[in-house]
Formats: sequence, structure tokens, C-alpha cells
Amino acid sequence: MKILGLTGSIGMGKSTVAAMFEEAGVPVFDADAAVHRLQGPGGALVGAIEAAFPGTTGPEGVDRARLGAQVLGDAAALARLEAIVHPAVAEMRQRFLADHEDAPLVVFDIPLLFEKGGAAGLDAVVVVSAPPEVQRARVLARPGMTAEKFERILALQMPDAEKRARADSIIDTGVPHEDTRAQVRQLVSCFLDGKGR
Ligand SMILES: CC(C)(COP(=O)(O)OP(=O)(O)OC[C@H]1O[C@@H](n2cnc3c(N)ncnc32)[C@H](O)[C@@H]1O)[C@@H](O)C(=O)NCCC(=O)NCCS
Ligand SMILES: Nc1ncnc2c1ncn2[C@@H]1O[C@H](COP(=O)(O)OP(=O)(O)OP(=O)(O)O)[C@@H](O)[C@H]1O
Repeated sequence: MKILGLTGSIGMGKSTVAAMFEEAGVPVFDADAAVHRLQGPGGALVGAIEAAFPGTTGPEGVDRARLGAQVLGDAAALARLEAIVHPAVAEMRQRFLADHEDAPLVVFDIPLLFEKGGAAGLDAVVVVSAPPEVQRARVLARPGMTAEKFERILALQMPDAEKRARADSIIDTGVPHEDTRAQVRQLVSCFLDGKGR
């Protein structure tokens, strides 16, 4: 089995491209969705997060806005949260691999792959990318987003140029959907033919 890591900065089209891999028959592990489940109502991490960050959970599980306000500007607090979250995500990833042991190719969709050193064990890393003005327009069009919030999130992420430089493959999302889909299909057949790394 080959494992592709899929990553990219905010608004670059990672979720859209992940769906295109699924359409092409490639199982996708969505790290963000795994975190949401673990933190959601009845989620396995709610108790541990309440113990470490009192007042940040309730009947709906973790209140991410509250938890985010406590940890996103505080490196030590974020590290404590990651120590709770990351091992649980790793376990879900192992379960995903076991569930798809016969698949020739799978994708790990990992938003902070480079930032958090998630490249170990991957056969290749695919970065989704679009011109900065396209990224900005997409993100600012989202409800509740402001220019200030966008800048703050960008500052937490590795610059797109650096991600591109480290990528094994780049998928361009600054083009019509059909063109991006064709790039995904080509990458999949390349890896299935064994010509990919
Ligand atoms: C802090 C939390 C509660 C904030 O949730 P919320 O829904 O409000 O925001 P969201 O998840 O969209 O994150 C907003 C931005 O914060 C940054 N961010 C989030 N987690 C991290 C992190 N561990 N390190 C650095 N930046 C981070 C990202 O750049 C992201 O774009 C949530 O992100 C969380 O539980 N993070 C810890 C788990 C984690 O490491 N997840 C990321 C990889 S699996
Ligand atoms: N060729 C393309 N490929 C991918 N997305 C495109 C393309 N053209 C336009 N878009 C649009 O750009 C947006 C990208 O959003 P998407 O949620 O996929 O990004 P993301 O990188 O997962 O975002 P985030 O990291 O902020 O969650 C979507 O609205 C999508 O329709």
C-alpha cells in the first residue's frame, strides 16, 4: 500500500481535492474530522480536555471557540492540548489503515502536516495550492471571516511557497474544477502504476 499525505494552507482547496480522491476510489483519512469526532458529543477526549482546560466542554462536547481562545495564542497550552489530541488521532489513523489494508493507495488529509511533522511514514506529500489572491478571496467570502482573522491564521501556518518547495507533487486549484480533477486522476494512476515514489 502507498500512502499519500495531502495538505495545503487555509482556503487552498484541500477538502475539495480530498473529495476528488474519494471520487477516484481512493480512501481518505480526514484528520480534522477525526479531531471533531473525538471532541464532539460523547467524544473520547471530552473528559481529558475538561480536566486540562476546565470550562471548555459541555453537553455538546468541546466548545472549540472557547478552547481555541485559551490555546491558540499560548504555545504551552497548545502543546498540552496536542499531547491529548495527537495520540488519539494516531490511533484512529491506525484503525483506518487496518480497515483498508487491501487498498493499493490511501490518502491522509492532514491540515498541519508540515507544521506538526506528520510526514513520517508517507510515500509522498501532495500540496494543494492556488495564487494568494485566489486564496484570500475564497477565505474572505466565508461567513464570519475577517481580514484580521485570516491574517492571524496565515501567520500560524507555514507559507505556501515553503509548502510547495517541500512537496513531492503540487495540485493547482487556481483553475477550473475539471482541470484540478484531471490532475488528481493523473496522480492516482501514476501511483497505482508504481511510477510514483
Ligand atoms: C484549538 C482548536 C480547539 C480550535 O478549533 P476551531 O474550530 O476554533 O479552529 P480550527 O480548528 O479551524 O483552527 C483554526 C486555525 O488554528 C490553527 N491551529 C489549530 N490547531 C493548531 C495546532 N495544533 N498548531 C498550530 N496551529 C493550529 C490552524 O492554523 C487553523 O487554521 C482546534 O483547532 C484543536 O483542537 N486543535 C488541536 C488539535 C490539532 O492539533 N489539530 C490539528 C491537526 S490534527
Ligand atoms: N479548481 C479548484 N479546486 C478546488 N477548489 C476550488 C477550485 N476552484 C474553485 N474552488 C473553490 O475553492 C474553495 C476551496 O475550499 P475548500 O474547503 O476545499 O478549501 P480547504 O483548503 O479545505 O480549506 P480550509 O483549509 O480552510 O478548510 C471551494 O469553495 C471550491 O469550490
